[in-house]
Amino acid sequence: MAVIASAPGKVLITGGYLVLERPNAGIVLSTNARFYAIIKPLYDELKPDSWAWSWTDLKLTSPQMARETMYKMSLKHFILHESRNPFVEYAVQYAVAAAYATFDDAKKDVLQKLLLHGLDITILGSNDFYSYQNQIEARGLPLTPESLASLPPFTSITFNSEQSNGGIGNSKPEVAKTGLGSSAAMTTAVVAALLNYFGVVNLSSYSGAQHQEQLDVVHVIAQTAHCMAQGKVGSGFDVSSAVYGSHRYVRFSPEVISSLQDAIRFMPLEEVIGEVLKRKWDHERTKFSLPPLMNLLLGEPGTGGSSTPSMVGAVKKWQKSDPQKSLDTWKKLSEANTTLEAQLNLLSKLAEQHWETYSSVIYSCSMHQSEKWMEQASEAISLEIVKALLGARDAILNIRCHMRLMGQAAGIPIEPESQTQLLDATMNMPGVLLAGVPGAGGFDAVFAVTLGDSGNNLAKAWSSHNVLALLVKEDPRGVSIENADPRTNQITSGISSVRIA
Ligand SMILES: Nc1ncnc2c1ncn2[C@@H]1O[C@H](COP(=O)(O)OP(=O)(O)OP(=O)(O)O)[C@@H](O)[C@H]1O
Ligand SMILES: C[C@@](O)(CCOP(=O)(O)O)CC(=O)O
Repeated sequence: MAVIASAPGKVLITGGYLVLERPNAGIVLSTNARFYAIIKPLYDELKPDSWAWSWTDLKLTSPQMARETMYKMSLKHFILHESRNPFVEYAVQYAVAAAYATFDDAKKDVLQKLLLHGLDITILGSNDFYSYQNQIEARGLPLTPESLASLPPFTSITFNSEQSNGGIGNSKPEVAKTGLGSSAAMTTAVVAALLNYFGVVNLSSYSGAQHQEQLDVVHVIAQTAHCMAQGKVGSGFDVSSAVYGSHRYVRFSPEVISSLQDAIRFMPLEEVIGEVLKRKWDHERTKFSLPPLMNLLLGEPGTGGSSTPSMVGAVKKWQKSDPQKSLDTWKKLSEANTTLEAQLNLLSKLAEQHWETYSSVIYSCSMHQSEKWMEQASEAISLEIVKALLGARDAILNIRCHMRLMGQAAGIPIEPESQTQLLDATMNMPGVLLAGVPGAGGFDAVFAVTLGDSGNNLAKAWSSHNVLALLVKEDPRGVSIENADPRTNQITSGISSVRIA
C-alpha cells in the first residue's frame, strides 16, 4: 500500500543570518504550500531469485521536472549508485539506515523483504514553491493571483537559464523558485513517508508526547540528510518548520552534525545514523503564531529567486574581515528582531484579553495608512493596541535598515534597491503592518503582514506593478501523513487557497 507524506514550505520573517548562531532566534511561519512524497513497492511480487540480491531497485519520479531516475541501492551499505537529486538520495539512504539502526533482527528481516520489492518514490511540490511568471506571460494571462490559480496543480517547473548570472547573490538557482524552501520540505516529506512505510514511526496514530517523539525522529533524519545534501550545516529553521510547523526557532549546536561528517567516511552508515539519533539535539522550539486578524502575503517580483549559500558565505567573510562593525550590526539587528517578536506577542495577548476592542481597532486600521492609525484609538486599550502595531512597524523598519547595511558591507543584495522600493510602497498601503525580505533576502518573493481584509487591495496594487501575489497563506501544520494522492484529491493547494475575490 502507498504511504503519502507531506511537509510545508516556510517563510523566515525575522532572524535571517543571525539564526545561524545560537542563541539568536528566528521566527518561522510554515505555509499551506506543501511538498508530497508518495512511496510504494516497485514490484508487487518478490522475484524468485531476490533472496540472493545484495542490491534493490529504486525508482524516483519527479513529474514536474519530467525526470525519472532508476537507482540500484546496496542492501549492505544503503549507497545509491547515481546522483541526480542529492536531497532525495540522502533522505532515502538515511531513512533506510535509521530503520536498520532501530530494528531488532526479526524486524530487520521484514524490512529486507520490503526493500526487495523495490521502492517507487514520486515527489510533487505545490505550485507555490515555484515561479510561474514566465508561463503566465506565455499564456497571455494577466499577472494576477487568479491566473496563478488557473494553472493545474503541480504544474511543470521552469528552469532558470544558465547565463543569468550577475555576481554573488545575483546567481540564480537551478529552478525558478519563490523561496519557500522546497529542498527542506521535499527532504522532510521523503523521510517521513519512508520512516512510516518501514514502520519506524507511525505519524497517523499517535498524539501528544508520543507524536512529538515520532516527529523528533523524522526531524533528526531529515535534518542530517538535508545538511549532507547541501554540503553545509545551515541553521536548520527550514527543516524544523517542515517538521513542526510555525514556531520560534533557535538552532541546534552545529557539532551535533559536523562531527559526523568525518565518521561517515569510516563507520558503517547504520552505526552513524544510530549515533545521530542518540545525540543531544539542543534546538529550541517555542510556540509562535501571527496575532489574530493578520495575514501573511507573499509577492513575487519575477526575478527568478536567489541562491542562499553564496550569500551566507559573503556575510561570514565580512564578519571575519570586520569583526567590530559586524558585531555592532548584529547586536542592533538582534534587538530589532526581539522587539518585533515582543510587539507581535503583545498583540496576541491583547487580542486574547480584549477581543472586542482588538478586532474593532484592527478593522479600522486595516482601512487606513499607518499615519492614520493613532486616530483610530479612543481609549487606553485601543491606544495600547495601536502603539503595539506602530512598535512592530518601527521594528521591521529597523530590521530592514540593518539588513541593508549588512548587505552593503558584505557586498551582496540582501535588500536590493528594487526590493526596497517595493517594500516601501507596500508598507505605505492601507492596512499593511509589515513588509520585508524573508530569510536571506535577495530576489526571492517578499512578504507582507496585512490587517483584516486589506490583503486583497495589496494583491491588486502588486499586480499593477508586475508583482505577483502568491496564493500562499500561513498554515501552522507541520509534516503529516495524507490519505490520498494529492493529484486525485479535489482539494489541492492551488484550488483551495484562492481567496482573492
Ligand atoms: N519538484 C521537484 N522535483 C525534484 N527536485 C526538486 C523539485 N523541486 C525542487 N527540487 C530540487 O530541490 C532543490 C532546491 O533547493 P534550493 O536550495 O535551491 O531551493 P530551496 O530549498 O527552495 O531554497 P530556499 O530556502 O531559498 O527557498 C534543487 O536541487 C531542485 O532541483
Ligand atoms: C541566511 C539564513 O539565515 C536564512 C536563509 O533563508 P532562506 O533560505 O532565504 O529562506 C541561513 C540559515 O538560516 O540557514
